[in-house]
Amino acid sequence: MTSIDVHELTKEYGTVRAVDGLTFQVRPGHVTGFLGPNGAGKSTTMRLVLGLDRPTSGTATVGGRRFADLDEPLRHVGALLDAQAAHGARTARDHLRVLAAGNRIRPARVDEVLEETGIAAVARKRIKTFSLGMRQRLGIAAALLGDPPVLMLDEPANGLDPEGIIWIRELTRRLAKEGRTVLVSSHLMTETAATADHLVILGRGRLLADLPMEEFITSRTTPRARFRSAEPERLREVLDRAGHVAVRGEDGRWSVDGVLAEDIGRLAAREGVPVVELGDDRGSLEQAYLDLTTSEAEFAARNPLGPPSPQEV
Ligand SMILES: Nc1ncnc2c1ncn2[C@@H]1O[C@H](COP(=O)(O)OP(=O)(O)OP(=O)(O)O)[C@@H](O)[C@H]1O
Repeated sequence: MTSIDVHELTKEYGTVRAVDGLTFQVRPGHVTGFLGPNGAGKSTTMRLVLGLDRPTSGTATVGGRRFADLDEPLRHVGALLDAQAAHGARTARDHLRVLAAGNRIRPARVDEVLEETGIAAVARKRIKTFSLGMRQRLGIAAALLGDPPVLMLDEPANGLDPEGIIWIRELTRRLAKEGRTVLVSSHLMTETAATADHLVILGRGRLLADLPMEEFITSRTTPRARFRSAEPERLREVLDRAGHVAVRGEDGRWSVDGVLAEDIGRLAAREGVPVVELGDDRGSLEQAYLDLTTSEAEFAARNPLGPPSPQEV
């Protein structure tokens, strides 16, 4: 099994510390969402893992080896970093054939990935005529070319139409289910929530969080339960006696903050109040993420020397 290991990684560009003592591991079998505000250091970290930049200190390895030491790297790591990077005068097919030849990948694989990414019909067109979405698909085709156990995708949904967004969501999930290591950066919270099951979150080059998605959401949002009842006033009173405030919504549903549906169900059953509908309103990744970044910004304002460690957030 191949993981990405980042250890005490620091990268300075002049006086800017883009990555600051970062340590985390990306494990196989999961889609790991890589989050953080603009300039947090996500792309720099990915570039360091891919050996496109040299760290100021620390290490970034794939399966325990530095990228530069990998033979035929596309067979180990597939990456989508900058979809604009492909040579515009080449056709999509030629672009992939050159990459395949340099990595001892059988030529027939080129047609497979063109099919898989939905650009087989334009394979013989020059890349400079491609839309942003088509370039993005070509970048993903290049990442898949070597059938690698590790994939790193920087904003893969960028420029994709709604169908394309569903496609990339299903593709990343499938790749993880196959046991691959999948790291996906994104600013789209609903997309990340629908795709990832683990999160690594950066803030100003530092690690703010590294934990399962569910744990992150439940730890940073307040639960809320909703119900409908044939006798809502009776249930409201029961809840009131238990210290919970039920509020009636316009649609006739009632909501109760800070409580789980199972707690309401238990109280209603004990008092014999009929409940027609009962469910939890899950907090969103967006709410949890904003809670984290807001508390981090407040901490930074109070302590201008630097952002908090993960324990302090
Ligand atoms: N080649 C470079 N030269 C100088 N500074 C750089 C370079 N690359 C990145 N930086 C700086 O490093 C910091 C981190 O940038 P990076 O692109 O890694 O962030 P990011 O989290 O990927 O942001 P975004 O979400 O906007 O893509 C920023 O302050 C950026 O200006």
